[in-house]
Amino acid sequence: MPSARELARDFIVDLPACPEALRVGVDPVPGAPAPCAIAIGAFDGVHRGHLDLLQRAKRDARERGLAVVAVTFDPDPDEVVSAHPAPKLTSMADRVRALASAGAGVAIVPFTRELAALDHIGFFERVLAPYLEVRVVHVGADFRLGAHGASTVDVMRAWGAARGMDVMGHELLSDGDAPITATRIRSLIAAGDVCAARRELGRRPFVRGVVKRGRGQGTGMGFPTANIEVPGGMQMPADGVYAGFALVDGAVWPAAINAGVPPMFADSAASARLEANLIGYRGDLYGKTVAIAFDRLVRPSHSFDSVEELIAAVNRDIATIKKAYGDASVRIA
Ligand SMILES: Cc1cc2nc3c(=O)[nH]c(=O)nc-3n(C[C@H](O)[C@H](O)[C@H](O)COP(=O)(O)O)c2cc1C
Ligand SMILES: Nc1ncnc2c1ncn2[C@@H]1O[C@H](COP(=O)(O)OP(=O)(O)OP(=O)(O)O)[C@@H](O)[C@H]1O
Repeated sequence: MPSARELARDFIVDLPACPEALRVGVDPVPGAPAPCAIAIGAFDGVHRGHLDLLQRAKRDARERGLAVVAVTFDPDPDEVVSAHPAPKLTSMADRVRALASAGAGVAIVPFTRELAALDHIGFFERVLAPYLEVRVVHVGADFRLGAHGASTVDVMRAWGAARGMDVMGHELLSDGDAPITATRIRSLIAAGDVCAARRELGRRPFVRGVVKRGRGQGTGMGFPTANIEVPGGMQMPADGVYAGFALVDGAVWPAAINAGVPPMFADSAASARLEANLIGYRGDLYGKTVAIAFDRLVRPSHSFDSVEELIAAVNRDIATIKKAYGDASVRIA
């Protein structure tokens, strides 16, 4: 099994004690806003590129004696402005925890159509200024703010220069030839390449959901499976059988996972879209929240000529994963 530290990073529970996120426009306006360096973005996934940006902002803030704050939006702007929002890598709560565990303060700006219509001047002067005295802005070089993305790094820099606010547009961190972006990580996960997604995220991709009753046949087949109902709008991996890890009640178990409706039972409405056998776990999981981190794709999920062949294949999957990771849990919380 991976170490407790690595698994805690995978499931974003490696939090040092951190202050509450500031809710811009919701929390009371402070008497004297703190002078700070900020990084701005949706930060879905809080991937290695985002962490690189935050490190740069932190280094700069330290040199200038400023606080560092990640300014993000709730809901994700894509949910408000896009007709077809992309599935997300992280819930808002996980996003905020990952930003905080990277050592940044977090300010959450409610994202509305009105906010989307503002330009950078309205955003900085009307929205942020009552809460934050922004001395430096760190963003990726391609970052654009405001209506029609008109506020580019150059536009913001020219405006900021007259007000003593620096704007730094950083080259995007790349993996190979392409920049690391949430969009690219989503497509790697959607294609089943959870290993490449892990490399770019800096941790294994995971989803979280509540265990619901399925068709109830797994136990009779010799391998009980937890049917996990993941909230809509989250990025799921390509259909297939995966080796991975399951977090439940603060402990992580090795897991044999089927993602997608089982081809053998595709016509049953009760078939789960995500199910996992937690290797070594004994007990009732119904109603519990379980998070599943994907480690690697083992094989495509397919139809067999008989249920006996399906059972034999699943038992082989479980045996392979048990050989690699054992059948004991690691406590992380
Ligand atoms: C590791 C693993 C591999 C699986 N592989 C397949 C597969 O290749 N084809 C398939 O139709 N179902 C596959 N399944 C799903 C099983 O058919 C399913 O778990 C079983 O029918 C019990 O479903 P139930 O819990 O909804 O009753 C797999 C499940 C697991 C845990
Ligand atoms: N690879 C990267 N290296 C450094 N900074 C990055 C990188 N990717 C994004 N950023 C910056 O991080 C902030 C948050 O970015 P954003 O939320 O747009 O992420 P993204 O990964 O580009 O997402 P998407 O693919 O959904 O557009 C922005 O300032 C953005 O420019």
